[in-house]
Amino acid sequence: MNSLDPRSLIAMGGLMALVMGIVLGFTRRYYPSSILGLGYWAMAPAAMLGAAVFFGVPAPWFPEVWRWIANGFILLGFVLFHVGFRRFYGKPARWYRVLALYGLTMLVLAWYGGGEPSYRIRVAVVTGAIALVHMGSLVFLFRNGNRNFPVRMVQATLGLHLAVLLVRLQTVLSEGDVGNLLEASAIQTFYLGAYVLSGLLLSIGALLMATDRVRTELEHMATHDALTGTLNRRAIVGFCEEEHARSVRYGHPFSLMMMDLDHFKAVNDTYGHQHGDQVLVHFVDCARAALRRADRFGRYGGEEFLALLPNTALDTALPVAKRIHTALSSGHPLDCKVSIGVTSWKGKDDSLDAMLGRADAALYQAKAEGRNRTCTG
Ligand SMILES: Nc1nc2c(ncn2[C@@H]2O[C@H](COP(=O)(O)OP(=O)(O)OP(=O)(O)O)[C@@H](O)[C@H]2O)c(=O)[nH]1
Repeated sequence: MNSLDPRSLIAMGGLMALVMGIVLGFTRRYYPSSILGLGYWAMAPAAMLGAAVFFGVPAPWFPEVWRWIANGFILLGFVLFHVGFRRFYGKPARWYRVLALYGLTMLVLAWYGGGEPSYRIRVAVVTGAIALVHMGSLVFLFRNGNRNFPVRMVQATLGLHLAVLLVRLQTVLSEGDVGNLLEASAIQTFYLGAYVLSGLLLSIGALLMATDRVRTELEHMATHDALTGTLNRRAIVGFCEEEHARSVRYGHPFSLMMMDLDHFKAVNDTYGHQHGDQVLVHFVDCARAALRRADRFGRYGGEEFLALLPNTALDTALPVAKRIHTALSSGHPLDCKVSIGVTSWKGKDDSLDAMLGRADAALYQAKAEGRNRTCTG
């Protein structure tokens, strides 16, 4: 491997950190406040920029005895990434652990940097501390992280950098002379390059994690009802279309269940709209508990809901409707009554529109017959 001029590499790393810090800073500003951790991720490259300044700017501006401060900034950068990962997944930062590790490392660095200079001990301490932080981040992400590309990318970056750090630590501990990072040797270029690249890849990974979270949130908003958390009309009808197409292809039966709360206007008029909202949420909880795992459930209109029961013929759908009526008469203060219209697919010539029409007609038959019952169509 050809060695690069270390100061150019440090300057390049500093520039990348500056750019990524700005990008993550703006991301924090413009992304929804529900995306946690972005502030820490934006500060991480800023700390790395600090490291580049203390490392790369030569004496007399930044004298040799200040180099340990650069080590402190490098560690701080990785600590901030770690805290960002924890906050991103809604976990507390656990500051006491972070500050204990950071404070202790800084004390040792200050002692062997400024007080009794020993480059070897400084390298060993800072390398060991970063390795510990990376291990903490890796374990945390394996336990709490999604399995999507951004998280995998961050894990791979942490894993590879950890391997490099462990090799370096082993070298430092077993060999007397570790060489200076500012030497233009192939191995020092490799260590420096690994650090610069991991800082860049972690910043990009963090940015992708945040973007993926925004996409997921938007997708959820586009397909779910804000009040009850069920699928919205477009989404439930979309699932019905898919199921209908599957049935036409494979001949499996499926059923639809149209539900409408009884005398809901009176509930609103008597107890207020807010109480009405709570009744809707309670209804959804009860209906969900009565439906099966494979069933889909969505809000079709104001107080009208639609359930899709895949692989279910009419005689199997009816007990499910009965369970919903039973769940709503448990004595809970928000219990309500519901009328249900059920229909099943009748074969290849039966369209989804026709099924929805039959479910609706059956629902209105249930209303006409006195409500709080199920009719079939
Ligand atoms: N609280 C609340 N009320 C809603 C919501 N969406 C629709 N509504 C109300 O639901 C009521 C529906 O009234 P109607 O269509 O007359 O039906 P109903 O009173 O349930 O009578 P039947 O269906 O014939 O038993 C209206 O008063 C709507 O304002 C909502 O999100 N929250």
